[in-house]
Amino acid sequence: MQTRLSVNVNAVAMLRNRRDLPWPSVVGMARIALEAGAKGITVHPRPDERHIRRQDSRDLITMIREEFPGKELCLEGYPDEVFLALNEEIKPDQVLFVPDDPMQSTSDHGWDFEANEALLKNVIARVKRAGIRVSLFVDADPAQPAKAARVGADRIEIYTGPYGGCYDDPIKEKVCLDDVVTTAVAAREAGLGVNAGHDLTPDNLPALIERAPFINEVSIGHGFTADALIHGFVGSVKRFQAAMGEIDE
Ligand SMILES: CC(=O)[C@@H](O)[C@H](O)COP(=O)(O)O
Ligand SMILES: NCC(=O)COP(=O)(O)O
Repeated sequence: MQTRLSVNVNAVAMLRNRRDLPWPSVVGMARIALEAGAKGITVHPRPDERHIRRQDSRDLITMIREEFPGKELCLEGYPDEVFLALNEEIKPDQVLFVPDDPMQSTSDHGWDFEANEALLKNVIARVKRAGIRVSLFVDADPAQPAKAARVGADRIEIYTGPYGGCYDDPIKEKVCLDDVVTTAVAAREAGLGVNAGHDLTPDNLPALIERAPFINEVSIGHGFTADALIHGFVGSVKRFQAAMGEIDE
């Protein structure tokens, strides 16, 4: 099975929002990534719309449904009423529920399942009624996937921030990678699909995919955008695909 690359375009929206102008175009850059071979687009419409706006999500689903059948849109967010209603309106292929506080600068931890069991069961059942696949953001800890399965998730997304943060310390990096891999194995054993994301790069992806080739999807934004400033969006799709061992079509 080939791990699918979903390009996160939050940073494109952040750049656009510096001006009251429509460029760089979120839909336009997403189209370039999909034409280059990415299998999906991920966006995180945060409550303050500091990068992706809810309207971007609507424009993206229209473009993907019209131009790229079989490719996917993933919406990420905390399951408040506004986010749940947006999901029911546009029906993305996948939703990733994250436990983020609105004031948080980025996603930096997975769910506390004990504290949020009732909430998660309720919101997962709700978006599944709209036909959306549900993934839950979890810490790299092999105890977490079974808890995600119990509340009804289809997949987990392993928070790989600590692994990405060890880029300059090979010993810590190996420990963090072990945590991600054992969590991925536990998810597979629990019957869940496995995604991974946060601070993945062309340097740290090969070791991850080599040890967990059954990962369904990686979503990559910050590292992708940094790479694309040098290599361009098309070039970076190819570079990330190569890092995952994907043969160019
Ligand atoms: C869920 C996750 O891991 C994220 O990386 C998130 O999409 C990043 O959000 P920001 O782009 O707002 O930092
Ligand atoms: N789900 C993780 C994601 O979409 C991208 O995270 P990052 O590469 O911007 O850290």
